[in-house]
Amino acid sequence: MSAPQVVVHRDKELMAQAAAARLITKIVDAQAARGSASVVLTGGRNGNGLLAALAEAPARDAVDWSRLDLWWGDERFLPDGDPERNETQARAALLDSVPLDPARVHAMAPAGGPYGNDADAAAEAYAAELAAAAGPEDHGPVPSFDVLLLGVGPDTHVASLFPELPGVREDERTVVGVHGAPKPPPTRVSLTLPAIRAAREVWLLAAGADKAQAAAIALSGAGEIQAPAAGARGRSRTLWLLDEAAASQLPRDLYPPASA
Ligand SMILES: O=C1O[C@H](COP(=O)(O)O)[C@@H](O)[C@H](O)[C@H]1O
Repeated sequence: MSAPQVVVHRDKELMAQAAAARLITKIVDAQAARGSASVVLTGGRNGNGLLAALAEAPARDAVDWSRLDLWWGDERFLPDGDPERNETQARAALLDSVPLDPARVHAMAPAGGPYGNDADAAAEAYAAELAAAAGPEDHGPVPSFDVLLLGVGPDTHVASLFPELPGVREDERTVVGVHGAPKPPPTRVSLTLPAIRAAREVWLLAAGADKAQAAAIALSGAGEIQAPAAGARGRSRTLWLLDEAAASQLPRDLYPPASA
């Protein structure tokens, strides 16, 4: 697992634009090297900000959208089309405006869908879909995602893995149903830390002063049960993309002060 690297941008708009530029390059490079690319999306303000910036970037046309697999790191277990679903928000921010192959857009099941209101069954089905997509080269039950995006909550949650709840302790299953989440809605579906750590690169996004304490805690040696963001690492790279407000409580030795 890789050690975290920190990049700080002036503000959340610049952070979203720079992250979108990075993501375009990463997808184009992966498609050139392996024929296709895979990205795991996050919900939340910063994840959707990145997608909206990507939708506006002229270089988005460099991506072959038909050769991109999209997965989700977590989903709010709500009915299909609910405005609070991460899928709904991602579609509005970007997915509806690019020529994706619908078969490669791997949304998590909604509440009231094929698994009714059973979030655990929806999680099991998503784990099976991931396992079916994994090849022998992945050496495990999930694909080696090129980039896995994560927003960081003010309480250090990532995906729907909240401090001290059972999901963050899971060390076997790749996807779990989450019950009693402290942030609404209480019922969710989430990748687990072992699934997150299968990614080649994990990028954690945090902007705003309300994320400053979370970033400082997660980057200062906290345990992953108390601070799930601390346990989110990529195999080759773990990249924290912050704005100055979110970086304001970090020890200065964690990033070069002049980074733009
Ligand atoms: O509910 C969620 O929140 C987190 C963080 O969201 P933010 O708005 O505080 O950035 C997000 O990463 C997660 O995907 C989502 O379900």
